[in-house]
Amino acid sequence: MMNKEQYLLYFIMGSNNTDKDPEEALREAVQGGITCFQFREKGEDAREASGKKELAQRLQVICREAGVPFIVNDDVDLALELGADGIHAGQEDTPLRDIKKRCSGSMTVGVSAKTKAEAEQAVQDGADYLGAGPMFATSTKEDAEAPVGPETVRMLRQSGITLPIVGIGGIGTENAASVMEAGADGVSVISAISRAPDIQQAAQSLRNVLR
Ligand SMILES: Nc1nc(C(F)(F)F)ncc1COP(=O)(O)OP(=O)(O)O
Ligand SMILES: [Mg+2]
Repeated sequence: MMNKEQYLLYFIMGSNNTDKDPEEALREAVQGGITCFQFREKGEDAREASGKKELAQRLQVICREAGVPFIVNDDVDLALELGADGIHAGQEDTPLRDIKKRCSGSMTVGVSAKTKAEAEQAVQDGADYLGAGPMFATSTKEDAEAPVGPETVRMLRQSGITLPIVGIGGIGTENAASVMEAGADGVSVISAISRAPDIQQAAQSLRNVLR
């Protein structure tokens, strides 16, 4: 199970989010101080089946060596097969109740939630953290909805949600602090790190604005 501090800089990446070798990109992000990693292999040119599993295994080793939690997006079967530290499910993915039936109590389960109703349902179903977004405009998630802004994090906190919340969507060094000030425990980032010329520096710069 994760502690709140581990949500601080929650890096998400798949092979199509970087022009680098994904293992090298993750090593550099770990060096730069990410505190959690989500393997999100989907969309254009995403690897599938054995290619996806083999890449996941190699990235999981990097996380394990660094003591960084390894979370799998969407794919419950893969998360269970790998013995991942957690799984993340959106509102359109496998319902949390079904995931919880298959996962051991030690597995962290995160849910995307941007309304009070979605958040309260997730809490009721036993979610360990919430991903709220998109905070800002994002070009990474092809089917992203309209940005909801950090005020959504504030609304969830004012609604009495005490679960760890990470903001996601279009976050970089220029707007990460606004997400934290709204009451998030961390920020989730893809391209601000994965597409940076110097990935380690990008992760470090984000850590510096988050402290
Ligand atoms: N993958 C995510 N990770 C987070 C986390 F909190 F972990 F940062 N929050 C939200 C999402 C978005 O999840 P979802 O709505 O299912 O879309 P997709 O599967 O395309 O990512
Ligand atoms: Mg999903």
